[in-house]
Amino acid sequence: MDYPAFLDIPALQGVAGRVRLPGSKSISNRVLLLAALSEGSTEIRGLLHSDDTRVMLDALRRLGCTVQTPDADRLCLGGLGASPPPPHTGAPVKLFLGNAGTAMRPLAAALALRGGHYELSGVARMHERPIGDLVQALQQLGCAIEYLGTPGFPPLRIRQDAAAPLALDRAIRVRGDVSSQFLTALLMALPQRAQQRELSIEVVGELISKPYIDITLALLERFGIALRRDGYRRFTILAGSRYHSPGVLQVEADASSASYFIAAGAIAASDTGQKGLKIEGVGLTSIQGDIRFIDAARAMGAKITGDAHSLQVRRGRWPLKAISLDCNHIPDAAMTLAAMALYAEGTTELTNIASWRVKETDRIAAMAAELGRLGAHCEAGEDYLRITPPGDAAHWRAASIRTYDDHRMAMCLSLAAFNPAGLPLRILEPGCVAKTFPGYFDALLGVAQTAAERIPVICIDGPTASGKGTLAAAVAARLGYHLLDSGALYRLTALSAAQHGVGPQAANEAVLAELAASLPVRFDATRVWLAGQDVSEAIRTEQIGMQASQVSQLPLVRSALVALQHGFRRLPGLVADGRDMGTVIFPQAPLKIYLTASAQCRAERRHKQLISKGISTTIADLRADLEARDARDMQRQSAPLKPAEDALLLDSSELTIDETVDRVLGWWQARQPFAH
Ligand SMILES: Nc1ncnc2c1ncn2[C@@H]1O[C@H](COP(=O)(O)OP(=O)(O)OP(=O)(O)O)[C@@H](O)[C@H]1O
Ligand SMILES: Nc1ccn([C@H]2C[C@H](O)[C@@H](COP(=O)(O)O)O2)c(=O)n1
Repeated sequence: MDYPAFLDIPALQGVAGRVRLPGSKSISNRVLLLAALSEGSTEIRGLLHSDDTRVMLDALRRLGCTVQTPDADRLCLGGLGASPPPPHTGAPVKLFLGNAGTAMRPLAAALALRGGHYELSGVARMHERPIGDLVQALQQLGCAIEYLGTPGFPPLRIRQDAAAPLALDRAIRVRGDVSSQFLTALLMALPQRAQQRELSIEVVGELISKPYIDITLALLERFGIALRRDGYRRFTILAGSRYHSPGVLQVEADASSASYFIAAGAIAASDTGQKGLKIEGVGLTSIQGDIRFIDAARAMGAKITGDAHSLQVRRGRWPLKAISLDCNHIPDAAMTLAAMALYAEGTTELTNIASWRVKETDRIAAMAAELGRLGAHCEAGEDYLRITPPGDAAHWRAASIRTYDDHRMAMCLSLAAFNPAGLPLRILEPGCVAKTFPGYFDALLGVAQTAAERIPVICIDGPTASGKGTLAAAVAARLGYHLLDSGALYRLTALSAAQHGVGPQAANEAVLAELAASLPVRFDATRVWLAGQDVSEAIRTEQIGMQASQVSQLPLVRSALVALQHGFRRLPGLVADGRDMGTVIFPQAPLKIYLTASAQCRAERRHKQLISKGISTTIADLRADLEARDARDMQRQSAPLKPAEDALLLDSSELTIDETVDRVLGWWQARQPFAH
């Protein structure tokens, strides 16, 4: 999925319908590693496809695992089992793990105990995220693991002789108060060495994020590892433990990802009565700790019901109620409470969140800064955050939100689009959501509702071959907006008429209008389909262009296509190209461009375009054709081609494509309310 450099979300008003969430990141990466350590193949269903699972899968492939994907929902991973590790004397196996803590920590432990020569690195931020307590625990055992950069942080080198004895007779001590991933890493890796003896881990300090340990324990059990435990202080892996693939394993949808939609359901009114939003793939009995976010959301006012596999959320108390909560048990989802606090009465206090400071970014500082940009007042402490929302609608500000390469910052702050002031919201670098939820914005905007007038439309009208289509597509891509090529609809009508043996002349107006009203058309990212047939090229011929110009003269055909064109106005916005976008179809559009170029210039461009497709023609013929088409389009009675009164004129004869795009984006930016 290609994300633009920023995404402008119009003010949103409601949510309704259903949303299917991607798989849990925590479960996905744990399952991948456990499957890799097992003998035989594991079929994983519902695996998350995101940056963090991609780096884990790439690493496992490099380690020798086989990966097959029979379909989009299933991935079969062939485990390493008892196969020998690479020699510790050979060249290192280099593993790049991006910013995935759920890959870096467990792989470091698993490979140190397996033996071999490896180098583990990540992005710059990964090299600032602590791993010293885990490394120390492994070094206690005698594992040869060292830092390649700053002590206490990745990158790491592991150079371990698989046959060398390790000090496994006493309990391994690991700190639990910095990241629970260190304990998870040891729990998943140690069974490799538990064939002959039982192995114990002792947690030093108060263990944080205990629910993540519960996920680890539940999955170890699914992979046949037997454990004894004393609360969260001591864990003993029983002698004879062996990873045993469960065969098929279904990954639950991500409970942390669910939090954004639970929050949206609690914040946004629904225009379909009291039904609200259905969240599919994760339910009330989830094994993920972040499902407890539900309790906090309920305490703030959300009405949540559900079953084992889904949740139903709607607005309850309004405004929401401010809460004071120790968030140790839901460190990730607690960020969503900070966004909900924008809609609460009073000051919300989130405590015991020191771990936020060592995540993808310093989340306490980042959250305070961005909520402040929206008009909230925040007090950030070493391990707490207090949020007082903007006093009333007048105190909200149209903000351009920084996301700090942190997926959760982008997803949480997107909830500010439901603000009561009706202000649009800009999210910078929205592509960071790819870490755990690549389709997040499509999912949110798919269930969000707002008045059509709030969805911005940029109209680009002009004569044939002026460059409208090229400009409109580029502007839409830069803004992450939908695209309407309205000319394609007239071309499709002409093609459909030709296929039905109906001529384009006025005598056939009623039949042509009927065909236009019921075009079995489907657009995808790059192709156009008519009655299931790919007609992307067929509608581009000069002959169909001429016939399209003829059918477009007919008022009944034009009105038959109006509703179809209005249907393209979807969140987050639309760029529409044609002849009457600004004058007839979207007369209230906030930006209208009338794009021209001299006839000679347009004929030369079209000539170049056709030659590149292997179609031979002359510039003179093309110029005559396009002038005839322009004349017909400009002189027709119904919706003639002309600039809208409030259109900005752009002559592209002397401009490159990039220059026209920059000009339009400049005009668009100038109309936006975002403070920089
Ligand atoms: N500013 C420009 N400089 C040079 N070439 C351009 C420029 N703008 C567009 N072109 C080229 O001109 C050709 C026609 O552009 P395009 O198809 O976008 O025009 P159009 O107005 O959408 O045409 P139509 O109305 O027939 O659909 C394309 O090959 C495109 O790459
Ligand atoms: N909004 C529109 C778009 C197009 N037409 C007509 C005029 C053109 O000759 C024909 C094909 O358009 P093109 O693909 O070349 O942009 O459709 C129109 O009348 N109104």
